[in-house]
Amino acid sequence: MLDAYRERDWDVIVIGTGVGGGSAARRLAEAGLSVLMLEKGPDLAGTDKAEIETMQTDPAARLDAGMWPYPLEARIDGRESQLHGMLGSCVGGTSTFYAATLERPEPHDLDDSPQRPHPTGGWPLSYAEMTPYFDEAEKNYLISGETDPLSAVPSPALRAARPVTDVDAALRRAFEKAGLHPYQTHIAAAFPPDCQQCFGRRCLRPCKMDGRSAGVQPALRTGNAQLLDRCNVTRIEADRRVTRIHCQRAGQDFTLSARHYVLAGGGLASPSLLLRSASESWPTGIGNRHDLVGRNLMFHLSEMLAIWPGRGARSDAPSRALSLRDLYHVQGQRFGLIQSMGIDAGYGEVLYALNQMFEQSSLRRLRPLRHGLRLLPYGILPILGPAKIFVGVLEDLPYSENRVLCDPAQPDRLRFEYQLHDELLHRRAAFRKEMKSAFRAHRRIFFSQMPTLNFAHPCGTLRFGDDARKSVLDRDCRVHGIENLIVADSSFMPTSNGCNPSLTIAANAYRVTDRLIDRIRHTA
Ligand SMILES: Cc1cc2nc3c(=O)[nH]c(=O)nc-3n(C[C@H](O)[C@H](O)[C@H](O)COP(=O)(O)OP(=O)(O)OC[C@H]3O[C@@H](n4cnc5c(N)ncnc54)[C@H](O)[C@@H]3O)c2cc1C
Repeated sequence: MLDAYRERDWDVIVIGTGVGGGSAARRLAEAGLSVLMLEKGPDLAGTDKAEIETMQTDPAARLDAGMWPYPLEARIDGRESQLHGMLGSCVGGTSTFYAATLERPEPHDLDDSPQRPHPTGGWPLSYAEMTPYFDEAEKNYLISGETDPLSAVPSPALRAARPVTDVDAALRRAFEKAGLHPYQTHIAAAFPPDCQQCFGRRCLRPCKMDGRSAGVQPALRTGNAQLLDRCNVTRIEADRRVTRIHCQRAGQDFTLSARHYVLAGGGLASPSLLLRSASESWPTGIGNRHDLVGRNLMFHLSEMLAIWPGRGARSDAPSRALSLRDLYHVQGQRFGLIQSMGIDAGYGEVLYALNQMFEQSSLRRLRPLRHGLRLLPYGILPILGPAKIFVGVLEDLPYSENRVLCDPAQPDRLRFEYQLHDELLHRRAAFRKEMKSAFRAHRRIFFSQMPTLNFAHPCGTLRFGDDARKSVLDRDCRVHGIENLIVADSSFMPTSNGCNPSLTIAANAYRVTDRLIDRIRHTA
């Protein structure tokens, strides 16, 4: 069976089928190119697995369920940890389980200006150059919602916003009364009548738009693409060109080749694969002449705040309808957007938040008081009802020492080192202060006192740029020094932006595959 894949003369092989890989494959196949999509994990179509089982420890069972086979291994602020957080490994990648909130960044996320200086001097291309691709991603991912009232940037492809629940309508009115500017969150879903709101788990209906439904499936429908799941790419062989890739499937080792390659294994796995592909031509890993592969790893910081809707507006059902950008950029500080998470805070969540507050307070030595805390939610919840949980998405910035490492003896174990810099901690404190003040009209409680990194948003580890000494990829996301290898996942981002990453990943995948299609047509 593998012979059919080996013998065919592919135009492009795409490694990984998440938002990046799926979007790239779709674009290439729709342009008439022959595309082979390789995915380490299974195609979950036909199975009914919907929930994330992050505590599963058996590697084979994890992969069967669509998760990376091993927990992430990390050294964070010098402390070793194993993280069971979610990294998808299946057709659709992590987006299979994502919450489908696809928001546009702000112009200052990419552009440098005297009013809003960019921490890296700006991305190698402008917001205006990205705009047509944001529009197209909004269209292909069937995104509905409202334009942010604070934004001057139109979103022409946005579908009409959905009706909101009574409690969201009440919250919105209250936010507006407090001078804030809520708008309806941008969600990627078809919303059929039987929509189950599978935001944060796998969707079993033709509804949520992700790397599979908005990428792989349309690619396959062209008749120009094929998919090989459970196929792990173990090594890329390259000098000035990639000559072939080494794969493993069902215990069999084999090689595949194509004229061009798109790497889209995700912000942790893509740099890991390049590092593990060291050779005589690339002694420290592909693209790593300047020791940049895997560096500048970023996540976001999540600031979770439970907000009680207020008198007479009891939470009816969890929903993720509202976002706000009032604190995206405040007095020269880069923060990020705030959005509802689609989770209500009941007894357990409120108790957790109270315990966190207690541990940070001067009362923490009075242990008997801690037991009393257990009773507090019983007093609060019957009066106030459940709270709505909102999250502030705080931008992370690149630091060279935050990086993905690769142990060639255990290449499947994704490992990174991360240091929480003072700059980030100060910005976090300022963001929390602003959040507290913005929602002062409501009863509210922060969920966590300690900084919470969002390990589901890794990016920046193969940054793009014009200077080959300071970036791994050129502006078209081609690996500097290699003619036929581009990267189309979250690794390319030089900064993490103040919003969820997937719209940017999809838009950039379209952009870089357009450049690739141009090159292929030019040389044909
Ligand atoms: C619970 C949850 C909620 C989220 N909610 C949102 C949200 O609302 N909005 C948002 O924008 N983002 C959200 N995210 C984050 C978002 O899912 C990711 O940022 C995005 O999907 C990353 O896409 P990617 O293409 O870069 O990589 P991935 O989705 O990680 O895809 C990489 C794929 O490549 C495969 N692969 C890797 N290495 C190899 C190899 N060597 N050989 C073959 N295949 C390989 C992997 O198995 C995987 O399937 C969420 C994430 C989680 C976990």
